[in-house]
Amino acid sequence: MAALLETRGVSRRFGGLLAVDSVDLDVTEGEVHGLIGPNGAGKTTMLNLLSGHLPVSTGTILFAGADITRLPSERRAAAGIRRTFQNLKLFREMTALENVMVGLHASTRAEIFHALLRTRFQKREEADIAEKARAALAFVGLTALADQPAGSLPYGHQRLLEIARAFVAEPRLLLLDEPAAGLNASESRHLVDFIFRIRSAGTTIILIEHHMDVVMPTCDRITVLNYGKLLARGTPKEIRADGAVIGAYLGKGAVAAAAAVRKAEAAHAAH
Ligand SMILES: Nc1ncnc2c1ncn2[C@@H]1O[C@H](COP(=O)(O)OP(=O)(O)OP(=O)(O)O)[C@@H](O)[C@H]1O
Repeated sequence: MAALLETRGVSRRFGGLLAVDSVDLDVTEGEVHGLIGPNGAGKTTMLNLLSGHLPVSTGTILFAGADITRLPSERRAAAGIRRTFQNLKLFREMTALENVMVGLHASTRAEIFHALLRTRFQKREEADIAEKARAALAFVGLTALADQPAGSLPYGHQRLLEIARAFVAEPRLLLLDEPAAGLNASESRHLVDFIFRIRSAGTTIILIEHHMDVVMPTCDRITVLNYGKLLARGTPKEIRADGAVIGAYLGKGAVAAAAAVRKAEAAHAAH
């Protein structure tokens, strides 16, 4: 399969700190690609560079063969790159359904504002949008909560809602920033299943996550960052066995990660 996203020598400096240091990332179309590493390794900064929420200091980003390094985030969203945020960015007073509809209307704050104002016309289009949004809510199992204000939903449901909002536009590339943060064990299992289903729908995913029980079963390949630099890349099995990764990150969790990889292999075999 061809590379959908490539970065070449991408760096981001904050004053004296090189948060992302000359990283080459290759993400193949159709895969779930994990981006892991210790706290402060530069994962979220890298995601911000990919989505256009931060400009690179140096380097190049190619998406589907086109140079998107200087495109603003809304143009990248229009090109098929959608994301979620570590700290949820839902409209708390709007219903779950309305939040997902926003994902179809718009990708920028200005567009969202415009979208909120134009709800009294283009009724047919609105009906189509509502139907798609309902399908996305059903996809994450939130149909029963469609008319509840987003802010009133349990935290785990809010996380799923944010993913539904990013996914509803059928992006080519979905960037998930710590989607399992704050989820309980059963919600995490639901998330794993959901990631498999998004992948089956043809969407490529970059997944930042600390929970190895989510990363190991879902990822086809993993890139590991440490102090902003690329530390390792490979399949979950290779990453689990990589001495540098174990030393820098997996540490004591490596045993648990190994068990997760075995489960991953079984899950991949089943899909
Ligand atoms: N806007 C900013 N200004 C200054 N420094 C920043 C900024 N954003 C991130 N950093 C610094 O860049 C480094 C990388 O941060 P980043 O959030 O990308 O790491 P991370 O791997 O996502 O960490 P975590 O797993 O804790 O979310 C950290 O040292 C952080 O303090």
